[in-house]
Amino acid sequence: MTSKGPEEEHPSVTLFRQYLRIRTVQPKPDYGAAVAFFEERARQLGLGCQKVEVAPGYVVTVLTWPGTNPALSSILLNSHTDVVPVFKEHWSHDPFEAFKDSEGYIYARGAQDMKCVSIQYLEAVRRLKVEGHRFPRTIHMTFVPDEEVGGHQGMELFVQRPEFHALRAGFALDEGIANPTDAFTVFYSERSPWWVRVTSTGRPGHGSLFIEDTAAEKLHKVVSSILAFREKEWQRLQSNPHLKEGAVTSVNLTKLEGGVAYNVVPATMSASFDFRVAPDVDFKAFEEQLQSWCQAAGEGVTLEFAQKWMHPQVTPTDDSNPWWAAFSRVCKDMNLSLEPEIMPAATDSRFIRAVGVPALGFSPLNRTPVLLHDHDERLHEAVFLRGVDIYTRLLPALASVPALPSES
Ligand SMILES: CSCC[C@H](NC=O)C(=O)O
Ligand SMILES: [Zn+2]
Ligand SMILES: [Zn+2]
Repeated sequence: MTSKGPEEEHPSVTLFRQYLRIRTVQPKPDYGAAVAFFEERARQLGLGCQKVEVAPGYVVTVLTWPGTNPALSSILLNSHTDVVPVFKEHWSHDPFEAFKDSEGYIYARGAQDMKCVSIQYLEAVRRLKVEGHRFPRTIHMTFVPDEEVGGHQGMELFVQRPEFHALRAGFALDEGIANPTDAFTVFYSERSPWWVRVTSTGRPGHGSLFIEDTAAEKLHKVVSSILAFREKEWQRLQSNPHLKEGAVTSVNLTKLEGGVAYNVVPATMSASFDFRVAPDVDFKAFEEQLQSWCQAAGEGVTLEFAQKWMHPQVTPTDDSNPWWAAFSRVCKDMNLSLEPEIMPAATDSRFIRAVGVPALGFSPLNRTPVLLHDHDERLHEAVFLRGVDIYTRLLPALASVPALPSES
């Protein structure tokens, strides 16, 4: 792939690079600059613009292109504006400069996750509008804060607001993940994050003695049980080529806390785990399993949840779902091969699906190494532009899906 010189750069690539330079980086994102950026886009494109402050300082910006039939539900194009932190010393270029190398790769935090998608939506809408199209269904683009830290001050609140219900979303697109092959990954469900802290209490004492019933021994038992479960799920994934990562339950031990001195046996120790529970798991039975591992370790071992998503939803990927039919038809017509999967991580799609709006997680990025949250996150401008072409085909199809039985 080759790139054009700076004088020939496609204006949407220039806009993408401008957006990448806005420092919406956690933990202190400049959300004000992002909101101003999208307000300006609305002005330039002649779109409606609404700002909904879901929590103090947390604004959802909604850009709207009205459809011709207001009786129909709308298409929601969602993207989050925040990005994850960087380890600057590991980057080849400043992650907030949006440097483009001689081959056309744009280096920046957010290049894949997911500032590309925001601008691809906007550019597709711009092109369709300029060409004079109108579609029956309204298209809303939502630009939301806080996704990277769980969406609790973003989409989780927004879906509960009257302004969200007023959008009357019938179907949503949100982020996916790049695919290194020629195919495109599309997510129809997500694993549920369960963040669990196990706290073990036991007898303290002098570090030189064989103290009985220590917090550490009991915590060790729980850790062993959970890591044995991890191994079992890993083997299940490894041994079945049809299973993708999102179809099994994963867990990682992510924190160990406790202790004050080498020679003091602590009375309390804790271990934190990041579970991602597959959508077909019996959640009640799984929670009982966690509890029983704690009980089996001895007295005084308890668990608490820092995150516990309980509403996994699956968006059907067959022709019973008219949105899927429209989406997959366009991909077929464009000769794009799709790999439908369950998202291993958690995105704002879970909040959208949980309020009954079917959603697909799709970032139109193929032939691209998966670099989200990684050093040297980058995207080739040609892949970015191809993604714009894809949305330019998808949006007319989605916004023209005929009235559903529930809409007539
Ligand atoms: C469970 S809230 C955290 C959400 C986060 N999303 C993107 O990386 C994730 O860790 O999946
Ligand atoms: Zn993301
Ligand atoms: Zn992310």
